[in-house]
Amino acid sequence: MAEVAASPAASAVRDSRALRFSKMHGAGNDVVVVDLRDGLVSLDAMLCRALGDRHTGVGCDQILTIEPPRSANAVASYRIWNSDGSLARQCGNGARCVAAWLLRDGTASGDAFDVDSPVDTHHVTRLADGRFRIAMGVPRFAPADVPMSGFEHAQDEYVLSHDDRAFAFGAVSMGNPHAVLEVADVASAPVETAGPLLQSLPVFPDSANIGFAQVESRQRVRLRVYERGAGETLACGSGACAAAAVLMKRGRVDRDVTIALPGGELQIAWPDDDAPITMAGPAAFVFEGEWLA
Ligand SMILES: N[C@@H](CCC[C@H](N)C(=O)O)C(=O)O
Repeated sequence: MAEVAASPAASAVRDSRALRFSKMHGAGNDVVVVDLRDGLVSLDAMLCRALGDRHTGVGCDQILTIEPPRSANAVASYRIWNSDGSLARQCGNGARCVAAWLLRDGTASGDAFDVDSPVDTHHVTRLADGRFRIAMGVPRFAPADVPMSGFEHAQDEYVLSHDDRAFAFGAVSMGNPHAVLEVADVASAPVETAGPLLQSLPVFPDSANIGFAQVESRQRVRLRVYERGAGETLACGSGACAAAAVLMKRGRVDRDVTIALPGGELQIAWPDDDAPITMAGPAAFVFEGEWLA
C-alpha cells in the first residue's frame, strides 16, 4: 500500500492536535500568535511560510510564539518569525499584540509587567486609553551593532552610490537592523524598488528594514517601511522607533513625536540618548483559528 506523506508544513504540529492561533494586528501590521508553552507544537520556517501565505494560509506579516519567560521578572517570552520563514529579533507592533494576548490569557495582570523578546526584557504599560506602551531598548548607532560593514564609526548620515543613484540614510539597531531615508513626499517614495535594492547591498550583511520618512513638523513624521522578510507593511513599530531615533539625533524632531504609518499612528518618546526609547500604540484581536493544513 502506498504511503501518504504528511504535509511537510504540518510536520511540526505533533500529537495530531490542531494548531490554535490568534490573528491580531497592531496599527495594521498583522500577526499570528501561537502559544507553544504546552510543548505539543513547534514551528519551523516552512510552517511559518505556510501560515503567513495570504492565499493558502492565515496571512500575516509576522508569527509570534508565546514561550516561558527567560528572565526573573518577566511573565513570558516570545520569538518572532517573518512571513518568509526568517527569524527576527525585534517586533514593536508584535510586542503590543503579545502584551494584549498575555493579559487576555491571564498570564499577565495589572497595568504593568515585563516580557522577554529575543533581544531584551521589555517593560509594558497598559495605558488608560487601552493602548500599550513598550520600552523598546536603547537605540544603538555603532555600525558594528546595526550591523553595517565598511564603516567604523557612527555617522548621522551615510551616503552610498549604486548604479549612478545616491542614497543618503541613517542607520540604527533597535535589536534589529534599520536604515532610514528622509524623503520629501512619502506617498511617492520608491519604497517597492529602493527598499529591496538597499536591503540587498553588502553594506547590510544581515539585510535591514528600510524606512522612508517625511518630516511634517517637529512633532509629526510620516513613515513607510519595507521590512526584511515581509516586504512593505502597514506599520513597523521598531521602524517607527528607528526613524524617530535617527531624526531626534539629527535634531530634526522633538524627543516625543507622532509617527504616522499607513495603518495607524505610534507615539515615540526618547527622553535622552542613554534611556530606552518607548513606543505607544494599539493592539487588536481579529479572530481565533485552528490551523488544519
Ligand atoms: N513589524 C515589526 C518588525 C518585524 C521584524 C523585521 N521584519 C525584521 O526582520 O527585523 C515591528 O513592528 O517592529
